Amino acid sequence: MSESILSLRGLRKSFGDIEIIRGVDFELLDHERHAIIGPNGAGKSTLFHLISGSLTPTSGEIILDQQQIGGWEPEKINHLGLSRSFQITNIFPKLTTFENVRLAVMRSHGLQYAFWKFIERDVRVREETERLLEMVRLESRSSTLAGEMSYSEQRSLEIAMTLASDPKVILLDEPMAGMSHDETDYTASLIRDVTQGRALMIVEHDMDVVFSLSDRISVLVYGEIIATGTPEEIRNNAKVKEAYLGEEATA
Ligand SMILES: Nc1ncnc2c1ncn2[C@@H]1O[C@H](COP(=O)(O)OP(=O)(O)OP(=O)(O)O)[C@@H](O)[C@H]1O
Repeated sequence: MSESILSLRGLRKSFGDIEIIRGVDFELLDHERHAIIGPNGAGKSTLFHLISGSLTPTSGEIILDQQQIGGWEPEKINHLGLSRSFQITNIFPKLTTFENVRLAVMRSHGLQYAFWKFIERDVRVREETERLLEMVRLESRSSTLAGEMSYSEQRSLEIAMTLASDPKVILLDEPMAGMSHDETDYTASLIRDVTQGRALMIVEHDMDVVFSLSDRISVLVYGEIIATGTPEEIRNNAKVKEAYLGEEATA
């Protein structure tokens, strides 16, 4: 049985009088791919904001690698081994693909912009950048401006940047949003490759991707997890069918 690398215990978040996350208990196991699904407005993004440090919990605990990280700064959480990509692409369109990844590598090594001119000489940064580009199959696009690449290539670039800190836990927020069927297939296989040996938590609306990629799935409805299980267990769970997936998911 794998160890838990990320635990949420009695996690709650309110905005004013409205409680959006309503007592979530959750375990992300080391090396598992775990999807969070649920209807619009269920609180999936809020959950990601809490875990990655963009929001502070109202109460409850977030344990990453045995440390209570609830309310920590995003950067500190990142240094402890958790990296997140966003729904909105986070790249610099006027820099090349190589420069974008190099920036992420530099950040992960804590290098400042002032050191930029010395970076060309820093073989370690260059090699790491090349390794990441290869990992996301973008070596041939190294000198292309990021803003000139296709949408799915930009998402691959963003995944490379997410991997730059060599995280133990990766959070991906709707990585397939806005993609064609082929782009979705391609990106799903890329995510499968690059998350080998890491723990992945993914929010995604494309159920084909969710059910084929995940080891386990948790269903969040109105701020509460109503079920966690293997894709098969979730597909056959009566409560989930009623609250979210509907009868067609079993067809
Ligand atoms: N900063 C905020 N202040 C007030 N309400 C907020 C804030 N952030 C989110 N909410 C509310 O919390 C609820 C959950 O939003 P959230 O974006 O987490 O849902 P979601 O499950 O990610 O939805 P979607 O699938 O549509 O992305 C929504 O009703 C939203 O309006």
